[in-house]
Amino acid sequence: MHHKRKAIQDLYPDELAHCYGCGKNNPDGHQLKTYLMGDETIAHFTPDEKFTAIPGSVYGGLVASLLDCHGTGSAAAFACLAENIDLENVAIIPIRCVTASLKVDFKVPTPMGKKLELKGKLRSIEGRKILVDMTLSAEGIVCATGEILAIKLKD
Ligand SMILES: CCCCCCCCCCCCCC(=O)SCCNC(=O)CCNC(=O)[C@H](O)C(C)(C)COP(=O)(O)OP(=O)(O)OC[C@H]1O[C@@H](n2cnc3c(N)ncnc32)[C@H](O)[C@@H]1OP(=O)(O)O
Repeated sequence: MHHKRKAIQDLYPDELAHCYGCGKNNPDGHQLKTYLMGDETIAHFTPDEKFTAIPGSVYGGLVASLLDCHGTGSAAAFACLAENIDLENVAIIPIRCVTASLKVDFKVPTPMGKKLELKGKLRSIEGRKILVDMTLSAEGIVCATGEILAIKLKD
């Protein structure tokens, strides 16, 4: 499976790995892990009951949070791909992206306790602006779609 390779977030430098959504150095956070697979990205997360909206479904803030972190991770990965940076051969990812804008469309309630799958596809890179389209699905049903504008940081 894809877990042989490193997650994008595990390539963030230690001092930038405290993000509540995806930092490997935040023991209380979600520690979301995004993997580059060919020309798309993938991540998984199984929410537990504390993230309930109405019983049986996941609250929208968590959905947005997962899309946010999958989006920035995906943007960094796609930017590396575009610059021919081989992520298999770096210890630290050389490109950092932050969210400027995030749009979430909630299509159907996200079921509680199921393994959620996030996917990302690059729409465009224009200078420092990276647009990524995402889906969040449960058991093959798209529960939410997301669109992120991530900005590549200058050093
Ligand atoms: C947090 C820092 C650590 C970094 C760690 C990395 C790894 C961490 C991983 C954790 C991941 C967690 C991730 C998180 O959650 S990060 C937390 C959430 N995000 C933030 O807090 C970011 C706050 N915002 C900023 O810092 C600045 O506004 C940024 C850096 C985003 C841009 O300010 P900057 O001065 O650099 O650039 P610019 O203003 O010239 O804009 C550039 C271009 O973008 C266009 N534009 C901008 N905004 C919008 C908008 N809303 N809609 C449409 N377009 C927009 C703008 O028109 C321009 O286009 P153009 O005129 O060139 O065509």
